Amino acid sequence: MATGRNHRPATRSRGIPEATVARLPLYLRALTALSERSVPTVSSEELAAAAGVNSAKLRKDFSYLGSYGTRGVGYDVEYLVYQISRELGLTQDWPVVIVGIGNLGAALANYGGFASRGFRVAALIDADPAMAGKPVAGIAVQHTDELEKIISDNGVSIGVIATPAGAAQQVCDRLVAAGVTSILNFAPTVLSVPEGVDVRKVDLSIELQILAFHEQRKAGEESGGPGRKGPDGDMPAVMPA
Ligand SMILES: NC(=O)c1ccc[n+]([C@@H]2O[C@H](COP(=O)([O-])OP(=O)(O)OC[C@H]3O[C@@H](n4cnc5c(N)ncnc54)[C@H](O)[C@@H]3O)[C@@H](O)[C@H]2O)c1
Repeated sequence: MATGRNHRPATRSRGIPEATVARLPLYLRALTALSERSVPTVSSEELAAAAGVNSAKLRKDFSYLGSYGTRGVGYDVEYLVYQISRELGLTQDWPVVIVGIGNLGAALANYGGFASRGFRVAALIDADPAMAGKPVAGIAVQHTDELEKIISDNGVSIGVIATPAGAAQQVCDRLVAAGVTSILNFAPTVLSVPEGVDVRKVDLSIELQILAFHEQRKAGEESGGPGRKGPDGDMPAVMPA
């Protein structure tokens, strides 16, 4: 199966770089917090600090949205929330299915943050016949036999995979064949998808491994040494921040 997504250009068709797209949710989260506190305007420095981003980068990112703020006043919080939400496609409702309703799938189903951001959990799907009909987060789990019908009946374009790694590719293939074009993969495996299908993967253990690397380096700096050496005596490979 082709893996065309690996060769995608780093720029979206509308000219917004992928790196900017990846920061838009950070700005939106900070802006939503300001909006909830009824803060009307925010400077680029304040917003950059709240989002954990460099302020020059923020101004450059917002220039892609055509948003330049007002000198001495800053950015209009409500308008920026609207603008970023629109750019991210969040002004419409996105039905989402979660496949694999074990520990993780059930936790995801119970997470209220999806619905409040416009991602409605349309269905929960599992291969275990004993789970069929059982309510999780108020939704009855459906068997994988129903997968194609569920996708088509609900117009689902985003699927979340929370199955064991060994089942993930097969689940992915079925989701894609049924019409899903975006996949959030929690299973620790690399998925192959055809051109036009986007995959994002979440792996908390990789994040922890990166933190472990930095911890190890900090420990090395504190002791005045160069950090713990690898098993063969070489320095560990330097990973990008
Ligand atoms: N990305 C992360 O940070 C992260 C964190 C925790 C777990 N995980 C991964 O998430 C996955 C689920 O973990 P868990 O602890 O919830 O496991 P679990 O065993 O509790 O749940 C897995 C569920 O998937 C179902 N399933 C198995 N094959 C299926 C198929 N072909 N179609 C549909 N459903 C199927 C099982 O019936 C079960 O209910 C694992 O791959 C695990 O490694 C990832």
